[in-house]
Amino acid sequence: MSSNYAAELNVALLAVQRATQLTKSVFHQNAKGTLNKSDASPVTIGDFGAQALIISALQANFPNDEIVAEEEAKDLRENGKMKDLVWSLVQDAKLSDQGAEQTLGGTINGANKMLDIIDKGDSKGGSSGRIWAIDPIDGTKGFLRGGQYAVCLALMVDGDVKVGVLGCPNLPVSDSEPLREGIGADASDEEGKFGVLFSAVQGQGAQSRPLSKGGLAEAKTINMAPISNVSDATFCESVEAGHSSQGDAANIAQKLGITKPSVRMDSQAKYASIARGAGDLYLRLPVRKDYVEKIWDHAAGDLIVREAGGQVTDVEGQRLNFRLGRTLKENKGVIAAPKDVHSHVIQAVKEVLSAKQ
Ligand SMILES: Nc1ncnc2c1ncn2[C@@H]1O[C@H](COP(=O)(O)OS(=O)(=O)O)[C@@H](OP(=O)(O)O)[C@H]1O
Ligand SMILES: [Mg+2]
Ligand SMILES: [Mg+2]
Ligand SMILES: [Mg+2]
Repeated sequence: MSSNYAAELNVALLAVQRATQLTKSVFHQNAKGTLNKSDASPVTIGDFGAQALIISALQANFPNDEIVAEEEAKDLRENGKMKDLVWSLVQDAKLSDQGAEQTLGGTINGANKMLDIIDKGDSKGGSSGRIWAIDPIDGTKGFLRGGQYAVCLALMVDGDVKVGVLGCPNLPVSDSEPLREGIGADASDEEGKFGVLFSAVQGQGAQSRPLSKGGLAEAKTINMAPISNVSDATFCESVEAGHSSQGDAANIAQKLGITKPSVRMDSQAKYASIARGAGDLYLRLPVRKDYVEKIWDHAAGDLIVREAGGQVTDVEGQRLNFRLGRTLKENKGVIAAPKDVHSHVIQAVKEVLSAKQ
């Protein structure tokens, strides 16, 4: 049976759009209800709420699909006050378009049901069947800082990413705005200048549209910027030095003759930015040997960049392998670049990383 994934794309777009309503309301709130997880990374009421909303929409439409999501409800089960905060956010997050809300399956039936829904994202992942990957807020540290963040959703079928959606509330609507770290915690989005919904379906190209509070806005096709000389490239990297080696990135840039300063940006907004031609390369260079990347941090961005004319691999030039469970355990780092220059970039990456050993 062939599928163009139109229904999956529509549900994914609307689910992410609705979840960004919730994350934006937390973003404009002073208290973000932050907890530290066992790995010392932060999670907020926004992460929990967005995950609940997205899973409930997927369950309403595709009840047999599996789900790999970043968060679990344990901390909320132990903290009634936080549970109530998340529940009230989830009840308030509604798209103004009735048809869209209907598509998403209506409201969740109570706060305890919401916790069970959050815990439905515990699939082990793998290489067979339909599996969704959710990062309810990618770049939580950026989200807390007023930087970039992304609500991320991807559908994998038999280990291949078929549909990818990224909601980026703090990216400018215009593709030609200069790349920047964020909009600042107190910035207003009233004029509709910020907020973009990116998507791709395998074999169908990549698109973007402004985020809306109701139904889906009109989409346009996006492409990576044509680049003839890699020395003219702008590259994106993580803000957190603990997530990607900024020293290695500087050495790779030097080897490639790149003189423009890198743009540091949190989250999969990096993949989205290069896919729309705002920036050219995304370098994520391992800092620690023992860190394994998570599939929800890359699945949507990987497809969107490849469908916009790019190539995405690890630092050794291997494609990201989403078939191995919740992590990318056979890959180290990420190098995303326009197809024509990708092998040239990998060459420089290999030279710099092997010189370190
Ligand atoms: N040590 C280490 N190395 C690499 N990656 C790590 C590491 N620790 C955490 N993470 C994951 O990084 C995700 C955020 O990546 P970013 O590119 O947004 O990093 S940064 O915020 O710009 O620094 C972040 O995703 P979120 O938790 O969804 O924010 C983590 O999954
Ligand atoms: Mg996290
Ligand atoms: Mg993440
Ligand atoms: Mg996250």
